Amino acid sequence: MTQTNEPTNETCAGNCTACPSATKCDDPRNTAEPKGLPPKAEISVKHVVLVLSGKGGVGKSTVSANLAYALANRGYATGLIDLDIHGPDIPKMLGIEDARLQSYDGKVIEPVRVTGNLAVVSMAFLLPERNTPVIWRGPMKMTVIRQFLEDVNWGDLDYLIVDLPPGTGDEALTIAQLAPNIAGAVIVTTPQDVAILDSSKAVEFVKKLELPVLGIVENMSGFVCPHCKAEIDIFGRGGGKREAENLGVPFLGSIPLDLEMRQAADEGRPFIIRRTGAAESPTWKSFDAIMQSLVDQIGD
Ligand SMILES: Nc1ncnc2c1ncn2[C@@H]1O[C@H](COP(=O)(O)OP(=O)(O)OP(=O)(O)O)[C@@H](O)[C@H]1O
Repeated sequence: MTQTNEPTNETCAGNCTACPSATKCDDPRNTAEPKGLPPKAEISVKHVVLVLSGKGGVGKSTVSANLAYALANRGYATGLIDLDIHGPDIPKMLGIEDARLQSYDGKVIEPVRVTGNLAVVSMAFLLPERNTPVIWRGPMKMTVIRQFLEDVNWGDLDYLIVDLPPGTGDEALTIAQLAPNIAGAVIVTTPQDVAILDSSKAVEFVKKLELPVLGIVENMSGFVCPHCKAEIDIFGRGGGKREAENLGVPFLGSIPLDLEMRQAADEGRPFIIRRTGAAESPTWKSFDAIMQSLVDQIGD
């Protein structure tokens, strides 16, 4: 079959620069440039950290909330965006689930302030009821993500932590396109094989977007029975570290499965808050070490 340079569509006038379909058209005469990426959002932030996972329920929101709290406690001006639009859990974990976003002039949105240094936005603050489902397609998500970045009165942030829904969908792609100064992504996994497999997809996704992988966190890694003190590897142990080595990305540390951690989240208090005896808790120590290694890696 001979290749022709004629337009493939009979109605085509051959004027590619004026044609709305030019970026999708594979007519050989098409000279239009592919559509550019959307412009970066205007927000004053030094370091954006994305927290993602391949699989649900592995502790992303727990890591995001505690990471943000720990950074704020260290004196950094910190923002936390809960981008789990369909299942926003951050407000519950931080004890601010009854808060609502406010605007005094109808343009600028005031985030919810947890401490002087920590401001939060979440889809949950916009829902009429806690159990109202959000039924949105990609473009609507893109609009709200841009608003969460640009229209919120964040001030000048040192760190912005973004808690993403599980997987590599619209939210992750959009924030990667819109957010400036992305320091990289933290991948949270649990040690069992299915979670590790999914987390390796998340690592590849981040690499494809040409963003740094700050490291893998292995959560729910081993369990110490509070009664007999025996160590039980409910979900296994060490899978996250091995995967980090295989993929050539940093391993940030492991966090045990800990009853106190689940209780803290259910009661709306960040686990990382220093409390009496906290420094003796192996879970607290591992969490604190992970936070410190991230700060060391990213810097001020
Ligand atoms: N190390 C841990 N020990 C005990 N409980 C934990 C630990 N990490 C997380 N949890 C609990 O597990 C549940 C799921 O955690 P979390 O909501 O952070 O996961 P997620 O990955 O954000 O979930 P989703 O996929 O729904 O967004 C929560 O109830 C949380 O308190």
